[in-house]
Amino acid sequence: FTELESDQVARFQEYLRIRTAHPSPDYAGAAAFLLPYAASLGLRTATLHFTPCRTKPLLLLTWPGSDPSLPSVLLNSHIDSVPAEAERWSHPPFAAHRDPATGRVYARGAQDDKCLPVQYLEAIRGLRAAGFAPARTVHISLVPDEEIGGVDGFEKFAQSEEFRALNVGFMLDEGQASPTDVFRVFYADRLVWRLIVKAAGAPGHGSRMFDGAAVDNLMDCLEAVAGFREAQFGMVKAGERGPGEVVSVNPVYMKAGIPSPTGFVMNMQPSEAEVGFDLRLPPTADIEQIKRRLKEEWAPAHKNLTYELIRKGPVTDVAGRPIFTATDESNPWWSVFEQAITSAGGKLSKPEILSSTTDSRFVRQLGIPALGFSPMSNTPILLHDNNEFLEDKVFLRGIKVYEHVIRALSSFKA
Ligand SMILES: CSCC[C@H](NC=O)C(=O)O
Ligand SMILES: [Zn+2]
Ligand SMILES: [Zn+2]
Repeated sequence: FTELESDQVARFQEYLRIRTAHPSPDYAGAAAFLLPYAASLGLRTATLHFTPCRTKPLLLLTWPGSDPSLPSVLLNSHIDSVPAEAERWSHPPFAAHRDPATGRVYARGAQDDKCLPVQYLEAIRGLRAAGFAPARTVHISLVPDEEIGGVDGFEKFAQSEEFRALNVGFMLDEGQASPTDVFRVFYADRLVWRLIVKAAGAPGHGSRMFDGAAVDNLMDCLEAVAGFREAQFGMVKAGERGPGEVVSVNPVYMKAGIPSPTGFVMNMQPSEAEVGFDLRLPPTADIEQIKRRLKEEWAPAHKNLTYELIRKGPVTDVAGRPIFTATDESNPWWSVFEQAITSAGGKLSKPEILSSTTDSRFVRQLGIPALGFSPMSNTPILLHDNNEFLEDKVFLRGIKVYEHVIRALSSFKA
């Protein structure tokens, strides 16, 4: 590695060592790292707050373009991470240990998505050093709370006067690692719903066999859902659909039983039981059809089942259309992006729907095009997993890719 490259990896490690994992992300620590870093590159910096407590800063870094009348380019990244079960990791999740044999940097957030701001900033360093000056203004947003739904983060930001004033024409946000040597790109996120099913039933002695116990009723629900899930998953396994192109419904918690000082009472059948599902739909899926299925097959009232279906985030854009970004001639940003990847010597996969959900949806909802992209090829998908890592060479290549991408997007004249 050159001295610059070693420094770049070191800066990545330094950011990873700041504990921005939930449930108590160190946003102040992240700001204390990122703001002076951006300022040292000559970027303008600002800190926005969308909560009265002011403990969830949203950082805005700006590289002014020569033609401020053109819509700007926004590069987004969330500051927060999901928690890590340290005991189950081979290296401590906040040490950002670099394995000298493989170059892997192990840390929570290495892929999701703390590589991004360092890559954005180092790409800007490279472009400045090459004497490049953008026509369009380039903004970087570093936002809190993506992992918990973005309510006090991008959701409020997207609705703010400050966001409107940025006049964003196009946004790049996080994507996902690619196990092959093509880069993946995402034009939509799935829609998130929470489904809670509650069963009521007759209580009784643990030894008695009878129909209509609460857990028995809940098991009918789980079985019906499992059948649907198998069918959807089957299409993914068969390669007929991508993981973002089906409906997923996964049980994430179950609640039942009568607590006792040592655990649960073992010889009583409870009169209530509950299960929560994470439910995700492709942007064009028909929620009415799911609602019918829920009422008739998954949680029918005659089995003493009741349910709550809670929508998380928007389902249509401001024009009432499904939320996705076009990846054809109708979206000139798409071809600019695609060509930039080619000029960087990279190959792009067929655009996909992301199976999880990102802050991009709040921007697409406004009718502004946004793509999910994290330049991590030949990398196993480890977001939210144990031993999350990113190889130093892959990280450094990403900086070069962003140099091409930022150059192209910020020069693009419609
Ligand atoms: C309710 S929005 C949740 C957003 C979250 N994002 C990353 O994991 C997700 O579960 O996909
Ligand atoms: Zn993420
Ligand atoms: Zn995540």
